[in-house]
Amino acid sequence: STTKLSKKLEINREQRALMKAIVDAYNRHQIPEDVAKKLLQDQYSPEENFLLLTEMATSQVQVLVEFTKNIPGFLSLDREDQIALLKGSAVEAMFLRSAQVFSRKMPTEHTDVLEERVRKSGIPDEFMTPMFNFYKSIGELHMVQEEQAILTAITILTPDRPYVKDPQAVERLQETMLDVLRKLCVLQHPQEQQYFARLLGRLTELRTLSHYHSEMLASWRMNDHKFTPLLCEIWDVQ
Ligand SMILES: C[C@]12CC[C@H]3[C@@H](CC=C4C=C(C(=O)O)CC[C@@]43C)[C@@H]1CC[C@@H]2C(=O)c1ccc(O)cc1
Repeated sequence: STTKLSKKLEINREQRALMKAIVDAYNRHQIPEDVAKKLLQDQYSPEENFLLLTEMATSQVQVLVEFTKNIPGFLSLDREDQIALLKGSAVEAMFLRSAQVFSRKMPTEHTDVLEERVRKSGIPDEFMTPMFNFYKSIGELHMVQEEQAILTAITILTPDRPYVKDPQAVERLQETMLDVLRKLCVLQHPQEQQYFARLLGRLTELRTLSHYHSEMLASWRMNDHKFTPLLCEIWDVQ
């Protein structure tokens, strides 16, 4: 009957509460103003750009940890699994974040300067192309904020990360998020039948990007670039 069908589709009360918790956390945790301001001031040499991006990456990891702690259910997971999920998803969450920043409808002065610095920070071209292709493919989706926040939570709650001891517990949390995202996509993009599938397809593209990322780190290291202790810890680099 239609009532059952519409019941199936509508976002119920607890899903709305879950969504609100995640979107609030997503909006609450941003890069500190002083770090973002440096983008406009400092020099433009590749070394300066790398240093600024390193500072932003370090700040982004802290933002990511705070956001993740606010995902309902995350803190009830096994402690070591919490660490394994953060380490396993940090790169993907960062690329998703940068894609959302670069694909904003109203690019701010920051966005243009940030792109400029990314393009001139010693990242080899063979990684630059897939990275900016990903940014473009995310931009074409015109995700709303709720979708961005929930997609980030889904990326973090990926059960098959290395060293996760209880993947079923992670899968249960991820499935709850996927269910909310699916309903949200139908509501926000009624004309596009496969919008939800296209969103999930981006997560696959994200995984290939994270392979490029370890090469990017290696090539920076080769040119004697230094990372911060937090980045070394989250990405297992010396
Ligand atoms: C991921 C990244 C560091 C973090 C940047 C991102 C580009 C845009 C961003 C926007 C942010 C915002 O507006 O909130 C937060 C920081 C991020 C997410 C960079 C692109 C390449 C760089 C990188 O991989 C990198 C890795 C290690 C380093 O030491 C330096 C750079």
